[in-house]
Amino acid sequence: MAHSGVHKDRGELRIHENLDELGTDLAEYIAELSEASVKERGVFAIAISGGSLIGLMGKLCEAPYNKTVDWAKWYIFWADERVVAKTHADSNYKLAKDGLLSKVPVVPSHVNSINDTVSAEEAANDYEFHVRQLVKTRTVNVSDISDCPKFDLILLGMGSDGHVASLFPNHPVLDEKDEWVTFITDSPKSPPERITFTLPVINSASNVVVVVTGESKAEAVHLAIDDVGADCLSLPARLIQPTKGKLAWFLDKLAASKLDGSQFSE
Ligand SMILES: O=C(O)[C@H](O)[C@@H](O)[C@H](O)[C@H](O)COP(=O)(O)O
Repeated sequence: MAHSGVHKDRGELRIHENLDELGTDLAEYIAELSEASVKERGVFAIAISGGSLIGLMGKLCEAPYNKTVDWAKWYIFWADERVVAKTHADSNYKLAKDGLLSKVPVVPSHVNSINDTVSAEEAANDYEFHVRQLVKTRTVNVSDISDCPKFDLILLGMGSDGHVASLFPNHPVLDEKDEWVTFITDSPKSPPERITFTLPVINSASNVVVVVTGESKAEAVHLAIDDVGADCLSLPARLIQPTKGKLAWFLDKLAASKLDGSQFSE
């Protein structure tokens, strides 16, 4: 790893020389969390997003992880999903299925995708209801300080505008406090209709990992992590602040190129 350290209040920073190195470290990190969670709770409840993240998780499908990870114990969720048919090129489910889930022995009934036959609003309500059922049975753990689900791991990407999941800058859903899953119909990134976990759910997770690569995101990484004053406090990525869980940033050198190195220790 090119550089790794702990930022004074923005979690762990893992900065990689290139995408290959990042992919190796990410696969190892996820495999370790899976093992710890299966040991402690018997299951691993993981939520993923769309975008380049899925490709960067690719090494999980290769040796040794394809054989060493306890795939049968994985319960897979989406931190956000585009409201399109599961067969559509824009579907985050399809992206994950083609790039990851079809290559490892996950249990099909543990793959918790959205209802793609209803409106965005109904899909969000259905998904929240579904997550609630799984919290009842503790397949998904529950937070000790609120009634929120406590996912073992939530994996996020970040856009160059600082959005995470489908939580976009200045959007009213950033203020959502009651719902676990909500919907938008005006996403600035296509397609417009999406469902998304809300901030209280993301911030209740045991582990949140944000994976960001490329120079076009360097400014947003700087605003999401460094002390840059009040202006950026409402940047969605900056609002990722797990209450009791652990936050880790997986960056490549280009995405990390505008970070103020003085604010974290090796
Ligand atoms: O459905 C989506 O659009 C995603 O979940 C979204 O939050 C994504 O993770 C970021 O936009 C980063 O995407 P890239 O890594 O492809 O830039």
